[in-house]
Amino acid sequence: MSSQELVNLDEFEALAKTKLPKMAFDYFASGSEDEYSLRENRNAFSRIRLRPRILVDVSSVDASTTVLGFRISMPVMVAPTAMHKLAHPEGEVATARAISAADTIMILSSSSSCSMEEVAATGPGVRFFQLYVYKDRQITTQLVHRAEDAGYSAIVLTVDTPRLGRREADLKNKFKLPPHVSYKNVEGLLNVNNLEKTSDSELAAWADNLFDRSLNWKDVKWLQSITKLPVILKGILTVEDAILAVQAGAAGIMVSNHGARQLNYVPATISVLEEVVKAVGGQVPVFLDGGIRRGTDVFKALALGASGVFVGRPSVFGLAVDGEAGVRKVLQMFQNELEITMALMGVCSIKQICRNHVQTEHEHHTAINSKL
Ligand SMILES: Cc1cc2nc3c(=O)[nH]c(=O)nc-3n(C[C@H](O)[C@H](O)[C@H](O)COP(=O)(O)O)c2cc1C
Ligand SMILES: CCCCC(=O)C(=O)O
Repeated sequence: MSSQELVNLDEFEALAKTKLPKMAFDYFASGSEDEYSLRENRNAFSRIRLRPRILVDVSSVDASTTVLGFRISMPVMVAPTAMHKLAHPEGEVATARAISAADTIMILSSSSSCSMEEVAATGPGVRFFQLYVYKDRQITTQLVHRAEDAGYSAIVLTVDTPRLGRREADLKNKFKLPPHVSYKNVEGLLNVNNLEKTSDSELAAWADNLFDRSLNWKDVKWLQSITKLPVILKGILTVEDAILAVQAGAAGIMVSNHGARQLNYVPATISVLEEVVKAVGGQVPVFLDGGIRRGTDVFKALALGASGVFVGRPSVFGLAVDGEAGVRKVLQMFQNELEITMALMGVCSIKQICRNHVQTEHEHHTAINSKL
């Protein structure tokens, strides 16, 4: 099958599976342990129903929106995912081109296989830099300053990864990077000669040895003290932490469970979104990632209060299937599905999407019980 024949994002995943070595596909696709949260990220979307309004003039539908002051074509942006050269030889450079052509925002992983400067050199585009804090704070500081110099517009601090979750597929495959793929942003900077073999997955051993497990709320202040860029916190799942994030001066919050690759048995992100949004009370934008595969998923997240969503695996699978063109097609698919959903829901602009457009499972049961 060629990528031209694909009609939905699940088919991209299926085709990517046929194209990639097992070790690479499993790394991209899998979640942690027995993957309860991975299934929930999708299943929870299917339990939310839509409440369309009819006889609205939808001859012109505009999905564009603004995120941190940047005008983008749609509220679908690309989450940071590591090691794109495992998917395609051009790696993040191809991904970046496709994302700027689609006029949306890319978050580059600090564990990318093309350097942040190579990605920036692909041309104009709004890009944020995702940060893992290394024990070596000097290197971490350098990364942040390099991101500023290269024109990145925000720092996205990942807060759910003091250690890597147990990804059993990677353990079984004895995950190892092939010789042509490396941690480009820190190549030659970190001392990686005597890494302790803490895991059968080299990726987990990398994180175990080098990531700073002592990372805590004080470090958010530290990060803000070394950069003028807005700092977004990625990986928040509770009201308690959302409130602390606002108090810490976060410029935005990403409700995320890391694509269900970290702690298993955390809830689906879409199921905690609304309580986080309520607690934050509009002080900063709240974004969501995890399991977004359809225009209807995007719509549901916006109706429950997200200012925008991010997709992780879909763009990687697009890249695996057809390089830059594959990522473009994935993003076009989101745009197209979202615009059709908006038209069928009776809304012409993102601002018109509201809470009454969705019914959660809880509301469905309450409605049934009230009739009994
Ligand atoms: C292959 C892969 C690599 C990832 N690498 C990173 C990373 O380097 N930094 C990070 O903060 N999150 C990383 N994530 C998590 C994503 O940013 C995002 O939270 C998740 O993929 C969203 O779920 P989705 O894949 O269902 O869209 C990664 C996810 C995947 C699937
Ligand atoms: C050490 C790189 C970690 C990448 C990552 O966050 C992931 O695979 O989920």
